[in-house]
Parts: sequence; structure tokens; C-alpha cells
Amino acid sequence: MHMSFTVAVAGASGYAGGEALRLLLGHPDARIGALTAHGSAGSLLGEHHPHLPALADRVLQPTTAEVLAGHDVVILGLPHGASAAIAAELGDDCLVLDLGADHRLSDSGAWTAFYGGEHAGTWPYGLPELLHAGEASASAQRAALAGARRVAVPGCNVTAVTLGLQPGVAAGVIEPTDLVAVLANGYSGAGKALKPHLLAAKGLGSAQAYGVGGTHRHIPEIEQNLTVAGAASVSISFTPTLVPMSRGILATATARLAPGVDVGSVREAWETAYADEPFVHLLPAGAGGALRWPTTAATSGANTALVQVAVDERAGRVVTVTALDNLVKGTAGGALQCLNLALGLPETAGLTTTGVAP
Ligand SMILES: NC(=O)C1=CN([C@@H]2O[C@H](COP(=O)(O)OP(=O)(O)OC[C@H]3O[C@@H](n4cnc5c(N)ncnc54)[C@H](OP(=O)(O)O)[C@@H]3O)[C@@H](O)[C@H]2O)C=CC1
Ligand SMILES: CC(=O)N[C@@H](CCC(=O)OP(=O)(O)O)C(=O)O
Repeated sequence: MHMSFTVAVAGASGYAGGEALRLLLGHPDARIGALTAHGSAGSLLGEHHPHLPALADRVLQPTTAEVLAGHDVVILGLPHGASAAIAAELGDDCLVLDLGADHRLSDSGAWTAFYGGEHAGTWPYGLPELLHAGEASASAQRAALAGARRVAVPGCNVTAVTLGLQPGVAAGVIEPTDLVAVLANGYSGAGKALKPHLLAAKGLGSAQAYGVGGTHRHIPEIEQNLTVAGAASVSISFTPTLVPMSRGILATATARLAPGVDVGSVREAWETAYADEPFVHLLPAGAGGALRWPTTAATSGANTALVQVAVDERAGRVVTVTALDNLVKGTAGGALQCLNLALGLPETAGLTTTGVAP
């Protein structure tokens, strides 16, 4: 039996809020209520998201607890640091999904080191596919999300790197203290207001690394996830690269093969982890055993994460490549999955693995 729910979206003028609305318009049970913004309050949603004509005439309201209250679900697509105060004013009768970082980390020292200021607290973490130590496939995280009233939705880079590496960590076939991840990132990941590090690439004829040298805010979140997956200690060198595409993340993450591991057993860990996942797909080997590799284009607009794994025997490293759409599986689609789990709806409601191509 399906129940309908009312949902308010804060930060509706932004990329993440807009993507949440695009997906909610296709959710069979969602009734879209208040839409809010900050400086753009008073303007029409159609000015910000002309691809959502069904909501074009909606007026954006200011982002206050009064406006957001009274809905079954509130989605917060706000800059980090802005969610905590609003969420604290919303009652427990309402499901709140925070697309930002405020409630993701359990270590307040890591929060202060990477974000600065007071840590707001920790909410159930919104990656249903997160493996817990000893699990061959994910169920504990789904159990943590079932019936939750607060969900901290992961960062998009974190989702890609975690999905790529966690099967090897959980199965003990890779060394979690020797991880390297280099990502190609579409520019929508930075939000609609271009950040200074993007300005040089604005012409889109260029690619450039950012957040280099252990400074990116997603590092402690990746460490946290891989610890949940069973690593006693995690060390990862993480470098994102802005590339000329509007959406998508291609994360190449490599790890030293654990001592004594039979190369033939590596693929099995990834196959087992994702065999029953509706949205995370390990690409099969093609004819003659040649592997097919993920592309961001194949995930565009879909809630899909595509994963592939290989062993580089010369280097003694396992190489994983994960592709996803930063705005869908990396944000709003992942949030809808959690919303479904929290409300007891089918996990896949309103979500698709069907992408847009070319
Ligand atoms: N873009 C992505 O791929 C991903 C984004 N996220 C997270 O989602 C959140 C939103 O990101 P994104 O949509 O990209 O950002 P955008 O810059 O595109 O949108 C930000 C939204 O927040 C509003 N806003 C800005 N400042 C404030 C404030 N002080 N108080 C309340 N509202 C404010 C803006 O309103 P106005 O238009 O009026 O200024 C706008 O609606 C962030 O926390 C981000 O880290 C997470 C994963 C991936
Ligand atoms: C291209 C680009 O800049 N992408 C962003 C990803 C945004 C994201 O996931 O942000 P939160 O963790 O704040 O939610 C980045 O790498 O910082």
C-alpha cells in the first residue's frame, strides 16, 4: 500500500534542490509543498529551473522553519553550515534529509578541522549500500535508515569513492592504509555560484585539480565510511579534478593488494557486494574476458553507479573505476532512496536506472 507524503524543498533555486524537485515530480507518492531560497526568495522557480515547467509558477519563499514546518518531509539543499539551525527548529514528526555536510561526520574533531566551527551532531548516514564490517552485502545501513527521522545524505565524491573501494575493504583483499583516488568532476558539483577555483576553467576548455594535498572536505567522510566497512585504519590520497562536463563523476581509486590475496578472488568481493543492489552495478566482463569500463554518460540523469574492478599485477594494486551522476546518485537520487527507506516505501520508488544519452 502506498501512502502519499508532502515534501518541502529548501534551497530549491540551487542545483541539488532543483534535482530533488525533478525526481520528486516523478515520485508516485510525493506532493510538493513549500519551496524556499535565500537571496532569490520572492522569485519564481521557473527563473532558476526552466527544465521544470510543472513548477515554473511557484514563488520561492524565505528559508525559515515556519515555512518548512507542517510537511511530512523536508529536504535541505543548503550550503554547509546553514542546515543545522533550521533542522533544530523542525519537529521529530517530520523526516529531514540534509543534502549538505552538517550532520555526516561522527568525529567532531574532523568536522572542526575540515569545515571549522561547531559540529552540529551526527545523523543516520544516507548511503543504503554502505557495507558494515563483516557484511558481504549491505543490510545494516538500510536497517539504520528504516524509520529514520533525520538523514545525512553523503557527499557526491564520497559516494563514488566509497562504492568503488568498500567491497575490497570489507572482504580484506586490499590495504586500506594505501589508497589513492583521482576523480574527474563535472562543474555542477560546485553549485550554481561558481567558486574561485572554477573561474579559470569557466571557459570549459580546460581541466584542473582542486582540493589537492589532503585538504578536500570529503576526506574524513571517506575515512569514516571505510572504517564502518571494516578498516582498522584508513589512509587515502584524494584528488578531484574539474573537467568540462556539466554532470558526472568518474572516480578512479586504487589500493595495494593485501598480502597473500589470490588475484582470482578479488572480483568475487565486488560481485558479492553488488549482486542484489538496484542502483550499483558491477559491469560485467565482455567477450573474451575484456572488461567494460564505466562512463559518466551512461549514468546521466539516472540513479545508477557503475563500478568496475581490475588487478594491476605489475603494480600490485587493485584498480576500481566508479561513474555516477553527482546530482542523482551523488545527491538527490540517493536522498530519495533514503526517503523511501525512512518512510517504508519501496526503495526504488520514483528512481530509475534509465539514463539520458547521448
Ligand atoms: N551540487 C552537487 O553535486 C552536490 C551538492 N551537495 C550539497 O547540497 C547543498 C546545495 O548545493 P548546490 O545545490 O550545489 O548549491 P547551489 O549554490 O546551487 O544552491 C544553494 C541553495 O542554497 C540557498 N542558500 C544560499 N545561501 C543560503 C543561506 N545562507 N541560507 C539558506 N539558503 C541559502 C541558495 O538560495 P539562493 O538562490 O536564494 O541564493 C540555493 O537555493 C550543499 O550543501 C552541497 O554541498 C551534495 C552533493 C553534491
Ligand atoms: C566540482 C566540485 O567542486 N564539487 C564539489 C562536490 C560537492 C559536494 O559533494 O559537496 P558537499 O560535501 O559539500 O555536499 C567538491 O568537490 O567540493
